[in-house]
Amino acid sequence: MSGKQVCRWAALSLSNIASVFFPDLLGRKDAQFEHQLVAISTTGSKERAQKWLADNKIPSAESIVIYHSWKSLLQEGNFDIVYISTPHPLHYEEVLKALECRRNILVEKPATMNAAQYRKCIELANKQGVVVMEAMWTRYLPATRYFKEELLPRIGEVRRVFSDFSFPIVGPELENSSRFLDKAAGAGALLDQGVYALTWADLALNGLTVEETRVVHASSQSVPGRPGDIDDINTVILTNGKATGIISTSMTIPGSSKPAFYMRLQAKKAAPAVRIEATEASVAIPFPSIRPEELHVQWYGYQHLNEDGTERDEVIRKAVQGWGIWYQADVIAEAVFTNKPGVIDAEESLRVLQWMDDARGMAGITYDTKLETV
Ligand SMILES: NC(=O)C1=CN([C@@H]2O[C@H](COP(=O)(O)OP(=O)(O)OC[C@H]3O[C@@H](n4cnc5c(N)ncnc54)[C@H](OP(=O)(O)O)[C@@H]3O)[C@@H](O)[C@H]2O)C=CC1
Ligand SMILES: O=C1OC[C@@H](O)[C@H](O)[C@H]1O
Repeated sequence: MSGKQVCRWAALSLSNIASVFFPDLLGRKDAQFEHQLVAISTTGSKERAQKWLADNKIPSAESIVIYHSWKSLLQEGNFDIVYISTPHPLHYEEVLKALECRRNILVEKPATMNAAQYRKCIELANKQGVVVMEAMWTRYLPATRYFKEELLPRIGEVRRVFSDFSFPIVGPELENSSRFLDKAAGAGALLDQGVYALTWADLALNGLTVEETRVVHASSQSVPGRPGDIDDINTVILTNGKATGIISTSMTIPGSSKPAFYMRLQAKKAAPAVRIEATEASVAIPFPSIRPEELHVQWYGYQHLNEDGTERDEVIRKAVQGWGIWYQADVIAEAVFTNKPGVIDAEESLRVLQWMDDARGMAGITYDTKLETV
Protein backbone atom coordinates (compact mmCIF):
# COMPACT_ATOMS: atom_id res chain seq x y z
CA MET A 1 0.00 0.00 0.00
CA SER A 2 1.27 3.51 -0.84
CA GLY A 3 0.14 5.18 2.40
CA LYS A 4 -1.71 7.69 0.21
CA GLN A 5 -5.39 8.56 0.65
CA VAL A 6 -7.40 6.07 -1.43
CA CYS A 7 -9.86 7.59 -3.93
CA ARG A 8 -12.46 5.10 -5.14
CA TRP A 9 -13.82 5.70 -8.66
CA ALA A 10 -16.91 4.50 -10.51
CA ALA A 11 -17.09 4.48 -14.32
CA LEU A 12 -20.48 5.40 -15.76
CA SER A 13 -20.06 3.68 -19.15
CA LEU A 14 -17.20 1.77 -20.66
CA SER A 15 -16.46 4.38 -23.32
CA ASN A 16 -13.41 4.80 -25.52
CA ILE A 17 -12.22 7.62 -23.31
CA ALA A 18 -12.79 5.55 -20.15
CA SER A 19 -10.40 3.07 -21.79
CA VAL A 20 -7.84 5.88 -21.86
CA PHE A 21 -8.61 7.56 -18.53
CA PHE A 22 -8.48 4.56 -16.17
CA PRO A 23 -5.31 2.87 -17.52
CA ASP A 24 -3.65 6.31 -17.36
CA LEU A 25 -4.85 6.89 -13.80
CA LEU A 26 -4.83 3.60 -11.92
CA GLY A 27 -1.56 2.65 -10.26
CA ARG A 28 -0.16 6.12 -11.07
CA LYS A 29 2.88 6.37 -8.77
CA ASP A 30 3.26 10.16 -9.18
CA ALA A 31 -0.39 10.85 -8.34
CA GLN A 32 -1.21 12.50 -5.03
CA PHE A 33 -3.89 9.88 -4.31
CA GLU A 34 -4.15 6.10 -4.55
CA HIS A 35 -6.83 6.00 -7.27
CA GLN A 36 -8.86 2.78 -7.52
CA LEU A 37 -11.70 1.73 -9.84
CA VAL A 38 -14.29 -0.08 -7.70
CA ALA A 39 -17.52 -0.02 -9.73
CA ILE A 40 -18.64 0.23 -13.35
CA SER A 41 -21.93 0.49 -15.19
CA THR A 42 -22.50 -0.51 -18.78
CA THR A 43 -25.42 -1.02 -21.12
CA GLY A 44 -23.43 -3.98 -22.39
CA SER A 45 -23.29 -7.56 -21.10
CA LYS A 46 -21.32 -8.93 -18.14
CA GLU A 47 -18.97 -10.53 -20.68
CA ARG A 48 -18.42 -7.12 -22.31
CA ALA A 49 -17.64 -5.64 -18.93
CA GLN A 50 -15.23 -8.42 -18.05
CA LYS A 51 -13.53 -8.11 -21.45
CA TRP A 52 -13.22 -4.34 -20.94
CA LEU A 53 -11.63 -4.89 -17.54
CA ALA A 54 -9.21 -7.47 -18.97
CA ASP A 55 -8.36 -5.52 -22.13
CA ASN A 56 -7.59 -2.43 -20.05
CA LYS A 57 -5.65 -4.43 -17.43
CA ILE A 58 -7.73 -2.86 -14.65
CA PRO A 59 -6.25 -3.84 -11.25
CA SER A 60 -8.35 -5.99 -8.85
CA ALA A 61 -10.91 -6.53 -11.63
CA GLU A 62 -12.38 -9.47 -9.73
CA SER A 63 -13.55 -7.18 -6.93
CA ILE A 64 -15.08 -4.51 -9.17
CA VAL A 65 -18.88 -4.30 -8.89
CA ILE A 66 -20.56 -4.39 -12.31
CA TYR A 67 -23.91 -2.64 -12.77
CA HIS A 68 -26.10 -2.85 -15.87
CA SER A 69 -27.97 0.27 -14.92
CA TRP A 70 -26.21 3.61 -14.49
CA LYS A 71 -28.99 4.69 -12.12
CA SER A 72 -28.34 1.67 -9.89
CA LEU A 73 -24.62 2.49 -9.88
CA LEU A 74 -25.40 6.02 -8.72
CA GLN A 75 -27.99 4.94 -6.16
CA GLU A 76 -26.21 1.92 -4.71
CA GLY A 77 -22.52 2.12 -5.57
CA ASN A 78 -19.84 2.46 -2.87
CA PHE A 79 -17.37 4.98 -4.35
CA ASP A 80 -16.03 8.52 -3.89
CA ILE A 81 -16.22 9.99 -7.43
CA VAL A 82 -18.09 8.93 -10.57
CA TYR A 83 -16.53 9.53 -14.02
CA ILE A 84 -19.26 10.18 -16.59
CA SER A 85 -18.11 9.62 -20.17
CA THR A 86 -21.20 8.94 -22.26
CA PRO A 87 -21.93 10.99 -25.39
CA HIS A 88 -22.50 14.66 -24.56
CA PRO A 89 -26.35 14.68 -24.76
CA LEU A 90 -26.52 12.16 -21.92
CA HIS A 91 -24.29 14.09 -19.52
CA TYR A 92 -26.99 16.42 -18.19
CA GLU A 93 -29.51 13.74 -17.10
CA GLU A 94 -26.72 11.64 -15.61
CA VAL A 95 -25.20 14.55 -13.70
CA LEU A 96 -28.61 15.53 -12.32
CA LYS A 97 -29.20 11.97 -11.11
CA ALA A 98 -25.71 11.81 -9.61
CA LEU A 99 -26.38 15.09 -7.80
CA GLU A 100 -29.68 13.74 -6.50
CA CYS A 101 -27.62 10.84 -5.08
CA ARG A 102 -25.13 13.35 -3.61
CA ARG A 103 -22.26 12.05 -5.70
CA ASN A 104 -18.99 13.76 -6.56
CA ILE A 105 -18.75 13.95 -10.35
CA LEU A 106 -16.09 14.24 -13.03
CA VAL A 107 -18.09 14.73 -16.25
CA GLU A 108 -16.50 14.64 -19.68
CA LYS A 109 -16.34 17.70 -21.87
CA PRO A 110 -18.49 19.38 -22.89
CA ALA A 111 -20.11 19.05 -19.48
CA THR A 112 -23.55 19.67 -20.96
CA MET A 113 -25.09 20.61 -24.32
CA ASN A 114 -25.47 24.26 -23.35
CA ALA A 115 -24.67 26.78 -20.62
CA ALA A 116 -28.18 26.75 -19.13
CA GLN A 117 -27.95 23.04 -18.36
CA TYR A 118 -24.60 23.51 -16.62
CA ARG A 119 -25.93 26.44 -14.60
CA LYS A 120 -28.62 24.09 -13.29
CA CYS A 121 -25.94 21.51 -12.41
CA ILE A 122 -23.89 24.14 -10.58
CA GLU A 123 -26.92 25.30 -8.61
CA LEU A 124 -27.71 21.74 -7.53
CA ALA A 125 -24.08 20.86 -6.78
CA ASN A 126 -23.84 23.82 -4.40
CA LYS A 127 -27.14 22.82 -2.79
CA GLN A 128 -26.07 19.19 -2.37
CA GLY A 129 -22.59 20.08 -1.05
CA VAL A 130 -20.72 17.85 -3.51
CA VAL A 131 -17.79 18.40 -5.91
CA VAL A 132 -18.35 18.59 -9.67
CA MET A 133 -15.77 19.21 -12.39
CA GLU A 134 -15.83 19.24 -16.17
CA ALA A 135 -13.09 16.89 -17.44
CA MET A 136 -11.34 19.66 -19.35
CA TRP A 137 -8.13 17.80 -18.64
CA THR A 138 -5.93 20.20 -20.65
CA ARG A 139 -6.35 22.86 -17.94
CA TYR A 140 -4.56 20.68 -15.38
CA LEU A 141 -1.44 19.72 -17.34
CA PRO A 142 2.00 21.07 -16.32
CA ALA A 143 2.49 23.23 -19.45
CA THR A 144 -0.97 24.77 -19.13
CA ARG A 145 -0.47 25.52 -15.45
CA TYR A 146 2.98 27.01 -16.23
CA PHE A 147 1.49 29.17 -18.99
CA LYS A 148 -1.26 30.54 -16.73
CA GLU A 149 0.78 30.96 -13.52
CA GLU A 150 4.32 31.76 -14.70
CA LEU A 151 4.24 32.98 -18.29
CA LEU A 152 1.01 34.94 -18.78
CA PRO A 153 1.95 37.48 -16.04
CA ARG A 154 5.28 38.19 -17.86
CA ILE A 155 4.33 38.55 -21.56
CA GLY A 156 2.53 41.90 -21.36
CA GLU A 157 -1.04 42.54 -22.51
CA VAL A 158 -2.57 39.85 -24.68
CA ARG A 159 -3.88 41.43 -27.89
CA ARG A 160 -4.74 38.47 -30.11
CA VAL A 161 -4.97 34.67 -29.90
CA PHE A 162 -5.30 32.12 -32.66
CA SER A 163 -6.52 28.78 -31.39
CA ASP A 164 -7.21 25.81 -33.62
CA PHE A 165 -8.19 22.27 -32.83
CA SER A 166 -8.40 20.25 -36.02
CA PHE A 167 -7.97 16.52 -36.25
CA PRO A 168 -9.28 14.26 -39.08
CA ILE A 169 -11.21 11.95 -36.77
CA VAL A 170 -13.97 11.76 -39.43
CA GLY A 171 -12.51 9.64 -42.20
CA PRO A 172 -14.22 7.98 -45.18
CA GLU A 173 -14.52 4.69 -43.24
CA LEU A 174 -16.41 6.18 -40.28
CA GLU A 175 -20.02 4.98 -40.03
CA ASN A 176 -22.79 7.61 -39.99
CA SER A 177 -23.88 5.99 -36.70
CA SER A 178 -20.63 7.07 -35.03
CA ARG A 179 -21.04 9.68 -32.31
CA PHE A 180 -18.96 11.98 -34.50
CA LEU A 181 -21.63 11.88 -37.24
CA ASP A 182 -24.86 11.26 -35.31
CA LYS A 183 -26.54 14.49 -34.22
CA ALA A 184 -28.54 12.52 -31.64
CA ALA A 185 -25.17 11.73 -30.01
CA GLY A 186 -24.16 15.40 -30.10
CA ALA A 187 -22.02 15.16 -33.25
CA GLY A 188 -20.25 18.30 -34.36
CA ALA A 189 -16.75 19.77 -34.22
CA LEU A 190 -17.69 22.80 -32.13
CA LEU A 191 -18.92 20.85 -29.09
CA ASP A 192 -16.35 18.10 -29.44
CA GLN A 193 -13.19 19.99 -30.41
CA GLY A 194 -14.14 23.67 -30.15
CA VAL A 195 -14.31 23.30 -26.38
CA TYR A 196 -10.51 22.82 -26.38
CA ALA A 197 -9.72 25.65 -28.79
CA LEU A 198 -12.02 27.97 -26.84
CA THR A 199 -10.44 26.89 -23.55
CA TRP A 200 -7.04 28.07 -24.79
CA ALA A 201 -8.64 31.33 -25.92
CA ASP A 202 -10.14 31.65 -22.43
CA LEU A 203 -6.77 30.97 -20.78
CA ALA A 204 -5.16 33.67 -22.94
CA LEU A 205 -7.90 36.29 -22.74
CA ASN A 206 -9.12 35.70 -19.18
CA GLY A 207 -6.25 33.84 -17.53
CA LEU A 208 -5.01 36.89 -15.62
CA THR A 209 -8.13 38.99 -15.21
CA VAL A 210 -11.57 38.05 -16.39
CA GLU A 211 -12.88 40.44 -19.02
CA GLU A 212 -16.35 40.44 -20.52
CA THR A 213 -15.65 38.48 -23.71
CA ARG A 214 -18.28 37.98 -26.37
CA VAL A 215 -18.66 36.18 -29.69
CA VAL A 216 -18.79 38.65 -32.59
CA HIS A 217 -18.63 36.19 -35.47
CA ALA A 218 -19.30 32.50 -36.07
CA SER A 219 -19.54 30.58 -39.31
CA SER A 220 -19.61 26.89 -40.07
CA GLN A 221 -19.07 24.43 -42.91
CA SER A 222 -20.63 20.98 -42.63
CA VAL A 223 -18.87 17.66 -43.03
CA PRO A 224 -18.88 17.16 -46.83
CA GLY A 225 -20.83 14.25 -48.24
CA ARG A 226 -22.48 13.23 -44.98
CA PRO A 227 -26.16 13.58 -43.98
CA GLY A 228 -27.31 15.59 -41.00
CA ASP A 229 -25.48 18.89 -41.47
CA ILE A 230 -22.72 18.07 -38.97
CA ASP A 231 -20.60 21.13 -38.22
CA ASP A 232 -16.96 20.65 -39.21
CA ILE A 233 -14.90 23.69 -40.19
CA ASN A 234 -15.99 26.33 -37.70
CA THR A 235 -14.62 29.83 -37.28
CA VAL A 236 -15.46 31.78 -34.14
CA ILE A 237 -14.22 35.29 -33.31
CA LEU A 238 -14.27 36.58 -29.74
CA THR A 239 -13.41 40.00 -28.37
CA ASN A 240 -13.20 41.63 -24.94
CA GLY A 241 -12.61 45.09 -26.40
CA LYS A 242 -8.84 44.92 -25.85
CA ALA A 243 -8.04 41.58 -27.43
CA THR A 244 -9.40 39.31 -30.15
CA GLY A 245 -9.61 35.53 -30.30
CA ILE A 246 -9.84 33.63 -33.61
CA ILE A 247 -10.89 30.03 -33.04
CA SER A 248 -11.11 27.24 -35.61
CA THR A 249 -12.02 23.56 -35.68
CA SER A 250 -12.25 20.70 -38.10
CA MET A 251 -12.97 16.98 -37.83
CA THR A 252 -12.01 16.28 -41.45
CA ILE A 253 -8.77 18.15 -42.21
CA PRO A 254 -5.50 17.70 -40.26
CA GLY A 255 -4.97 21.43 -39.65
CA SER A 256 -1.84 21.56 -37.48
CA SER A 257 -2.23 17.93 -36.48
CA LYS A 258 -0.39 14.85 -37.58
CA PRO A 259 -2.83 12.01 -38.34
CA ALA A 260 -0.54 9.56 -36.51
CA PHE A 261 -1.35 11.40 -33.25
CA TYR A 262 -3.75 8.74 -32.10
CA MET A 263 -1.16 6.05 -32.41
CA ARG A 264 0.48 7.95 -29.56
CA LEU A 265 3.17 8.87 -32.10
CA GLN A 266 3.82 12.35 -30.91
CA ALA A 267 3.76 14.89 -33.67
CA LYS A 268 7.40 15.92 -34.00
CA LYS A 269 7.83 19.47 -35.32
CA ALA A 270 4.05 19.86 -35.52
CA ALA A 271 2.82 23.26 -36.60
CA PRO A 272 1.53 25.64 -33.91
CA ALA A 273 -2.09 24.97 -33.00
CA VAL A 274 -2.30 27.95 -30.63
CA ARG A 275 -0.54 31.31 -30.90
CA ILE A 276 -1.01 33.89 -28.16
CA GLU A 277 0.24 37.36 -29.09
CA ALA A 278 0.95 39.85 -26.31
CA THR A 279 2.89 43.11 -26.14
CA GLU A 280 6.13 41.58 -24.72
CA ALA A 281 6.07 38.16 -26.38
CA SER A 282 4.14 35.61 -28.37
CA VAL A 283 3.59 32.04 -27.22
CA ALA A 284 3.08 29.25 -29.74
CA ILE A 285 1.86 25.80 -28.75
CA PRO A 286 2.49 22.98 -31.23
CA PHE A 287 -0.25 20.44 -31.93
CA PRO A 288 -1.74 18.83 -29.90
CA SER A 289 -2.81 21.81 -27.83
CA ILE A 290 -5.14 19.45 -25.94
CA ARG A 291 -1.94 17.88 -24.52
CA PRO A 292 0.75 20.60 -24.60
CA GLU A 293 4.34 19.77 -23.63
CA GLU A 294 6.13 22.77 -25.15
CA LEU A 295 5.59 26.52 -25.06
CA HIS A 296 7.54 28.31 -27.80
CA VAL A 297 8.11 31.85 -26.54
CA GLN A 298 9.28 34.63 -28.88
CA TRP A 299 10.24 37.70 -26.84
CA TYR A 300 9.93 41.16 -28.36
CA GLY A 301 11.96 44.35 -27.87
CA TYR A 302 15.24 45.62 -26.49
CA GLN A 303 14.55 44.47 -22.93
CA HIS A 304 14.50 40.86 -24.17
CA LEU A 305 17.78 40.58 -26.08
CA ASN A 306 20.35 37.80 -26.15
CA GLU A 307 24.00 38.71 -25.60
CA ASP A 308 24.45 38.83 -29.39
CA GLY A 309 21.73 41.44 -29.63
CA THR A 310 19.08 39.18 -31.15
CA GLU A 311 15.64 38.97 -29.61
CA ARG A 312 15.32 36.01 -27.26
CA ASP A 313 13.34 32.91 -28.16
CA GLU A 314 12.89 30.04 -25.77
CA VAL A 315 11.20 26.65 -25.73
CA ILE A 316 9.76 25.83 -22.34
CA ARG A 317 9.25 22.11 -22.02
CA LYS A 318 6.87 20.65 -19.43
CA ALA A 319 6.64 16.91 -20.05
CA VAL A 320 3.38 15.10 -19.43
CA GLN A 321 3.55 11.82 -17.49
CA GLY A 322 1.55 9.13 -19.24
CA TRP A 323 -1.23 10.32 -21.53
CA GLY A 324 -2.02 13.06 -19.04
CA ILE A 325 -5.76 12.69 -18.65
CA TRP A 326 -5.06 11.54 -15.05
CA TYR A 327 -3.84 14.91 -13.67
CA GLN A 328 -7.42 16.18 -13.35
CA ALA A 329 -8.27 13.23 -11.08
CA ASP A 330 -5.96 14.54 -8.35
CA VAL A 331 -7.57 17.99 -8.66
CA ILE A 332 -11.11 16.75 -8.00
CA ALA A 333 -9.94 14.21 -5.40
CA GLU A 334 -8.16 17.00 -3.49
CA ALA A 335 -11.42 18.98 -3.34
CA VAL A 336 -13.38 15.91 -2.24
CA PHE A 337 -10.98 14.84 0.53
CA THR A 338 -10.38 18.36 1.85
CA ASN A 339 -14.13 18.95 1.96
CA LYS A 340 -14.26 21.78 -0.59
CA PRO A 341 -17.69 21.22 -2.20
CA GLY A 342 -18.74 23.15 -5.30
CA VAL A 343 -17.98 23.15 -9.02
CA ILE A 344 -14.28 23.42 -9.86
CA ASP A 345 -13.58 26.02 -12.57
CA ALA A 346 -17.32 26.59 -12.91
CA GLU A 347 -16.93 30.08 -14.39
CA GLU A 348 -14.36 28.90 -16.90
CA SER A 349 -16.58 26.03 -18.06
CA LEU A 350 -19.61 28.31 -18.21
CA ARG A 351 -17.82 30.94 -20.31
CA VAL A 352 -16.84 28.35 -22.90
CA LEU A 353 -20.30 26.77 -22.93
CA GLN A 354 -21.89 30.23 -23.37
CA TRP A 355 -19.52 31.08 -26.23
CA MET A 356 -20.48 27.80 -27.91
CA ASP A 357 -24.18 28.61 -27.41
CA ASP A 358 -23.67 32.05 -28.98
CA ALA A 359 -21.51 30.72 -31.81
CA ARG A 360 -24.05 28.00 -32.56
CA GLY A 361 -26.80 30.61 -32.70
CA MET A 362 -24.82 32.73 -35.18
CA ALA A 363 -23.62 29.82 -37.31
CA GLY A 364 -26.94 27.96 -37.32
CA ILE A 365 -25.63 24.85 -35.55
CA THR A 366 -28.66 23.19 -33.98
CA TYR A 367 -29.62 19.96 -32.21
CA ASP A 368 -32.96 18.38 -31.49
CA THR A 369 -34.54 20.59 -28.81
CA LYS A 370 -34.97 17.58 -26.53
CA LEU A 371 -31.18 17.46 -26.16
CA GLU A 372 -31.15 21.07 -24.97
CA THR A 373 -33.92 21.20 -22.35
CA VAL A 374 -33.08 22.35 -18.84
N1 LIG B 1 -11.03 14.04 -22.70
C1 LIG B 1 -10.78 13.47 -23.87
O1 LIG B 1 -9.64 13.39 -24.35
C2 LIG B 1 -11.91 12.88 -24.61
C3 LIG B 1 -13.20 13.11 -24.19
N2 LIG B 1 -14.24 12.54 -24.84
C4 LIG B 1 -15.60 12.82 -24.37
O2 LIG B 1 -16.11 11.66 -23.73
C5 LIG B 1 -17.47 11.42 -24.08
C6 LIG B 1 -17.57 10.03 -24.68
O3 LIG B 1 -16.79 9.99 -25.83
P1 LIG B 1 -16.26 8.54 -26.36
O4 LIG B 1 -15.50 7.87 -25.30
O5 LIG B 1 -15.65 8.74 -27.68
O6 LIG B 1 -17.68 7.80 -26.54
P2 LIG B 1 -17.93 6.29 -26.98
O7 LIG B 1 -18.89 6.37 -28.09
O8 LIG B 1 -16.69 5.52 -27.07
O9 LIG B 1 -18.61 5.70 -25.66
C7 LIG B 1 -19.81 6.20 -25.19
C8 LIG B 1 -20.32 5.17 -24.21
O10 LIG B 1 -21.48 5.71 -23.64
C9 LIG B 1 -22.42 4.64 -23.46
N3 LIG B 1 -23.59 4.98 -24.25
C10 LIG B 1 -23.65 5.31 -25.53
N4 LIG B 1 -24.92 5.55 -25.89
C11 LIG B 1 -25.66 5.34 -24.78
C12 LIG B 1 -27.03 5.43 -24.49
N5 LIG B 1 -27.91 5.83 -25.42
N6 LIG B 1 -27.44 5.18 -23.24
C13 LIG B 1 -26.55 4.83 -22.29
N7 LIG B 1 -25.22 4.72 -22.50
C14 LIG B 1 -24.81 4.97 -23.73
C15 LIG B 1 -21.79 3.37 -23.96
O11 LIG B 1 -21.20 2.75 -22.85
P3 LIG B 1 -21.48 1.21 -22.52
O12 LIG B 1 -21.19 0.47 -23.80
O13 LIG B 1 -20.59 0.86 -21.42
O14 LIG B 1 -22.92 1.16 -22.14
C16 LIG B 1 -20.71 3.87 -24.89
O15 LIG B 1 -19.61 2.99 -24.92
C17 LIG B 1 -17.87 12.55 -25.00
O16 LIG B 1 -18.61 13.51 -24.26
C18 LIG B 1 -16.54 13.14 -25.48
O17 LIG B 1 -16.61 14.55 -25.65
C19 LIG B 1 -14.05 11.69 -25.90
C20 LIG B 1 -12.78 11.45 -26.35
C21 LIG B 1 -11.63 12.07 -25.79
O1 LIG C 1 -11.99 15.18 -26.42
C1 LIG C 1 -11.53 14.86 -27.48
O2 LIG C 1 -10.18 14.78 -27.67
C2 LIG C 1 -9.58 14.27 -28.81
C3 LIG C 1 -10.50 14.35 -30.01
O3 LIG C 1 -9.99 13.70 -31.12
C4 LIG C 1 -11.86 13.80 -29.66
O4 LIG C 1 -12.69 13.82 -30.80
C5 LIG C 1 -12.46 14.67 -28.61
O5 LIG C 1 -13.70 14.13 -28.18
